[in-house]
Amino acid sequence: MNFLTLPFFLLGISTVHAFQYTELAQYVDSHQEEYVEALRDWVAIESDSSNVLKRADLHLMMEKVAQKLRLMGGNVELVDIGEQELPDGQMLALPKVVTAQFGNDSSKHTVCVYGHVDVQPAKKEDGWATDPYNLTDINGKLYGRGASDNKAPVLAWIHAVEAYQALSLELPVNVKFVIEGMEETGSNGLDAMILAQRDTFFSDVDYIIISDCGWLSIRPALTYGTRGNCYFFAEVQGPKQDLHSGVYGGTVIEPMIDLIGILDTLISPSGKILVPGIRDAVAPLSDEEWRMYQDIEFDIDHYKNKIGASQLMYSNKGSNNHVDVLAHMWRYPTVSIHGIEGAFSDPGTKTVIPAKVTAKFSIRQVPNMDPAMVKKQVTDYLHSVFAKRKSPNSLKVTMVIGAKPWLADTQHPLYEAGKAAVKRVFDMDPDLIREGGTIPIARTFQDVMGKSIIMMPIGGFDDGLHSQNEKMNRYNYIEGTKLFIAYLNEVSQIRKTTV
Ligand SMILES: CC(C)C[C@H](N)C(=O)NCC(=O)O
Repeated sequence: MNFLTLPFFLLGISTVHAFQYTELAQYVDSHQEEYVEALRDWVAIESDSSNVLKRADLHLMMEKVAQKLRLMGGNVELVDIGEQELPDGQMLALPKVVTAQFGNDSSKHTVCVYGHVDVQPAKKEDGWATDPYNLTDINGKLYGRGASDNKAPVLAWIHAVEAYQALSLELPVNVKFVIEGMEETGSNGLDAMILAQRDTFFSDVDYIIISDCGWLSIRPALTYGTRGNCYFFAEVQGPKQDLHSGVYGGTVIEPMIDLIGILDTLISPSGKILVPGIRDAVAPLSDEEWRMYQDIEFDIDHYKNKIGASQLMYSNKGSNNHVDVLAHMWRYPTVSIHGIEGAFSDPGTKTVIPAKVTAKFSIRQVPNMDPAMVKKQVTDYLHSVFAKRKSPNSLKVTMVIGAKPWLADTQHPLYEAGKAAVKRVFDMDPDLIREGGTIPIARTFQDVMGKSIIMMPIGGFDDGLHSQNEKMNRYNYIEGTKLFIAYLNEVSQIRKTTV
């Protein structure tokens, strides 16, 4: 079906080329096996950015991305972003950032698609039903680490551009890519790279598009906010070596007991953050926000079933009970305790007193929290709580990630264009949602570079990011590719003066 969309007329554009959506969508349908194979190829690379032993795989992953974009005729660079310092002082090369450009027509808008191809750790023994690095299609669900976060969405964007090329159709906008390999560990080195290229690669970029998140339900969504994240290490050091708990237990003051004691003062069982000052900075939920949340269809029982939880922290009785749940998912800070390095965690019954233990915990950030302030509040508080224990052990608190929250204006034409693209592909209106997770670079694009951003997820609500059995639905992957094709066309209709 060739037709011009309604928003196109509303926006007052006078000359256009007909948008050959039907041909493009058919092309996508007929190439879906190739797309799945491309995803299989990428998932097979264990590009875990948190594991220094996997750094060679991560370098290989970035090369693969660059190679794919080069084969499509893009102007591709692998940008060296330097090294990272490891906790033991060693230096390790960061994965290069891939930049690419398709089209250079100054009469068109230029969009820049940001994505990442690093993944969280995954082992079959963690409870995966399949090998996490061997993409496995079970009933249209493509299981594999990084399938949804964020390899399939990055590929879908690449395939969207490729489809225009394959049909010899002119891209309606210039498309740039910036693909990194450190997102899962705080986007180390990316801020500096972006700033360094502000007047070169990014100078003509009008809009940033990010597809590194998921829908809330089976309804497609556009995302207008993410939480930030402050990630802490709290290290308690005691005796000079691990000790036998039978021989020494009762005489030494155990680092693990100190650590658990201070961790227990971070948050109450009912979810109240106990660090003084943290909650004071949180912007109150406005009536407008309340109404937006109320309008979203969200089935709490379904949500509970999906994650296998019998009860949630917040679920009031009544017809608006989902508002509280959404607000605490997107709009309020929370503390999560992720693990303790140095603790015995293997199966079995080792009777050890660990000499040094390091807790990893994070606090999700929302407007108007400031990571620098949170760092001080948490560090001062934990030291004061620790001091009251009168322990001879030592405590060191370090903040290793300090990512700010991000919030967009849903009235921006980027969102109108997004709604039109969703309507075309899915024949329904999208949910306007926020995201509880963090995309560290979003604020840099917005505040430092002055770019408008839209987040356009294609992942399913139950994809299991960071978890066992992460998957991407074939449906989302393929229809998502069509969505991106349609979106490029919609963005081309935005008046050139709008930023
Ligand atoms: C759902 C998130 C925004 C996805 C993102 N790739 C991510 O996992 N970020 C790190 C985080 O801890 O939120």
